[in-house]
Amino acid sequence: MTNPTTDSLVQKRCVPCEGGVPKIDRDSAVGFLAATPGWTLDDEGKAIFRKVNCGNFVKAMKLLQSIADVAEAEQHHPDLHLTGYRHVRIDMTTHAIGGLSENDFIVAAKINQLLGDSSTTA
Ligand SMILES: C[C@H](O)[C@H](O)[C@H]1CNC2=NC(N)=NC(=O)C2=N1
Repeated sequence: MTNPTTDSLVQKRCVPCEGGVPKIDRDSAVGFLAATPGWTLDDEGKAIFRKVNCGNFVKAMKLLQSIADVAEAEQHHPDLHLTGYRHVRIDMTTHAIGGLSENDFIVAAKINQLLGDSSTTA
């Protein structure tokens, strides 16, 4: 499979997932990560995450709400963590298959679009 581009991911929609979507293995995940800068593969290769220092609590809460809006629109949902009042960590995995699917990278690319270039990796 050809590696996706950021634009191709942003233009896609998540497919409803109750299982039965293809799992992305570690090697393919590395190709997908090139299209989602700022995201890191976890040690088990089953999730990707991004950390953002939002600067203050209000900005962090706004980011969480914007991410929630993207997730609801796509019906694919991240695990969201707010710690130290301004540090957001976003974890993407596809619970139905216990690993990564294209959906995770689609939502990651759309979150990157929200963040623009102004975000700071925490
Ligand atoms: C039908 C609907 O797409 C599924 O129930 C979705 C909802 N959001 C989801 N989000 C995530 N991260 N993993 C899932 O397996 C999942 N399943």
